[in-house]
Amino acid sequence: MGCWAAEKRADRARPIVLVAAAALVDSDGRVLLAQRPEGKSMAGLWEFPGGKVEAGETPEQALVRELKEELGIDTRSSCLAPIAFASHSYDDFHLLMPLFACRIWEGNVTALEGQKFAWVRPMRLRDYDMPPADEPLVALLRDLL
Ligand SMILES: Nc1nc2c([nH]c(=O)n2[C@H]2C[C@H](O)[C@@H](COP(=O)(O)OP(=O)(O)OP(=O)(O)O)O2)c(=O)[nH]1
Repeated sequence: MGCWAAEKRADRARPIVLVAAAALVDSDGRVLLAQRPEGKSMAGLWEFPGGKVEAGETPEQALVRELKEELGIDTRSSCLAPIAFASHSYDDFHLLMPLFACRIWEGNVTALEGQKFAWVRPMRLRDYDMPPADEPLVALLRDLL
């Protein structure tokens, strides 16, 4: 659907949900994707680690917290470089998702919430089914990373 036609669907009021997400990049230039577990919305799709920004948090603080909770790694706001964002209307909310590149962290990536992980070369991101909001980010990452 073209952008003009999509406008008609998008003008319904929906809450904006702010989610901070990370493109963790390892020393080989691969990006971490996590598979959304059964029982969650969009189960089985591959996403960038992250989560909702809570009241009083900056997106960077939320991401530092989420990366610790989900992956068991430590990083810092100053190690998060904003590179892109997604702005996408789902049926019941509008997702606004800044995406930060992160190349420096401490600790080993661990599936603390039972997720599956994949380290993916930017050129291969298309091989993974991702949430619709993420699709425009995939093309950007191939150029940016
Ligand atoms: N972390 C992350 N979330 C994403 C991506 N793409 C995308 O549409 N989302 C959506 C899925 C969720 O609706 C929301 C993230 O919320 P969350 O991680 O804090 O909570 P959740 O998985 O429990 O989501 P939900 O069940 O409440 O929908 O953003 C992505 O690449 N990374």
